[in-house]
Amino acid sequence: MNNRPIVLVADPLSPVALARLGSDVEVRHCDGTDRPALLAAAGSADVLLVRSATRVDAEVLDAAPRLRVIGRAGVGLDNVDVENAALRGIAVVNAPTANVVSAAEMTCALILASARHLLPAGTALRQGRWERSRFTGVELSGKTLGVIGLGRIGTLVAERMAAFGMDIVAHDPYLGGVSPSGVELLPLEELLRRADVITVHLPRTAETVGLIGRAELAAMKPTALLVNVARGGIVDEQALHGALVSGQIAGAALDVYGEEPCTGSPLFELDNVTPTPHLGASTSEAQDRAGVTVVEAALQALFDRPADGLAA
Ligand SMILES: NC(=O)C1=CN([C@@H]2O[C@H](COP(=O)(O)OP(=O)(O)OC[C@H]3O[C@@H](n4cnc5c(N)ncnc54)[C@H](O)[C@@H]3O)[C@@H](O)[C@H]2O)C=CC1
Ligand SMILES: O=C(O)CCC(=O)C(=O)O
Repeated sequence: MNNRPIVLVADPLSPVALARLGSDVEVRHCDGTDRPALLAAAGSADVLLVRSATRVDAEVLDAAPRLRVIGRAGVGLDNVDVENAALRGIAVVNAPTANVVSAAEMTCALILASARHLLPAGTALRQGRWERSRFTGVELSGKTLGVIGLGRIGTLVAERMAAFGMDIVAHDPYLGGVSPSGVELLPLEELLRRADVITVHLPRTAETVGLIGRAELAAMKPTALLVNVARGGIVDEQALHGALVSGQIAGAALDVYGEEPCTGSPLFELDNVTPTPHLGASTSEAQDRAGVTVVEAALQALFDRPADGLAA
């Protein structure tokens, strides 16, 4: 069919999601992290589909005069200039629940890995060193988990870590003082003082960037572990490096970074850091759900009807 709307896929999407695009659209691919390629391809796009790697800012919107829909296959919209898109009448759709279980499971995995030094112990073993006493860990049972941002992912993490016997406290000023049963809401300063493990589950906004900086790290216990599976920049990486080197806190696990991709960081050189390359949503289940959700929402916005093969 000629003159089909063009869907530009700028980050890798699941094959299931791509198949769901159907034959009423023309699908084109580009590497959204290759800026010139993205700007060139955006010129003919009616729909732009991305994950977290592609930055959809004013420059991209300027280069995309036909654009009607931006689909973000995931939760965070911090890589999309949503306000600017709205001013231009471009619909922005995302998949706010598609990957939250995966992100929560990843967080729990990082908490457990940090508490038991799994990464440095495994690395030492691969290098031929059987170092049992060096990697003595801590039990989580009876310890306190501090959740900063008790939304979808924070709540799933709290439920899962409660099953390990952790006491759960949280800080979230937008809950109006109402929290799930078993979770004590605290001011941030008190959470930082009381928690043994602190996990951050916030969107990246002007308010949350730098929320965990030098002063907040100094308020934590010297035995504290800090986990960030939310967004880079919420935890100040330079201040974190200082706190880890000086022993102000015991360890950290990071899935996200101020600048991504992040292939080199002084943090990666520390044994008490467990780094992963933004893998929170990287499961086949989450990717299928997120991809299909945005494809369906994008086609709905484009044609004002469900995607091919879906019940009307
Ligand atoms: N690493 C990864 O692959 C993934 C990362 N994410 C990130 O996780 C973030 C959280 O996701 P969800 O839990 O689904 O979002 P959500 O919107 O359900 O929860 C966020 C919570 O943070 C709270 N909040 C906002 N500002 C706050 C502040 N200044 N202090 C304390 N609490 C505050 C809100 O009231 C809300 O309850 C996303 O915005 C995204 O950036 C999400 C999925 C995967
Ligand atoms: O894997 C991805 O697409 C990024 C997931 C994520 O960070 C999000 O959904 O906010």
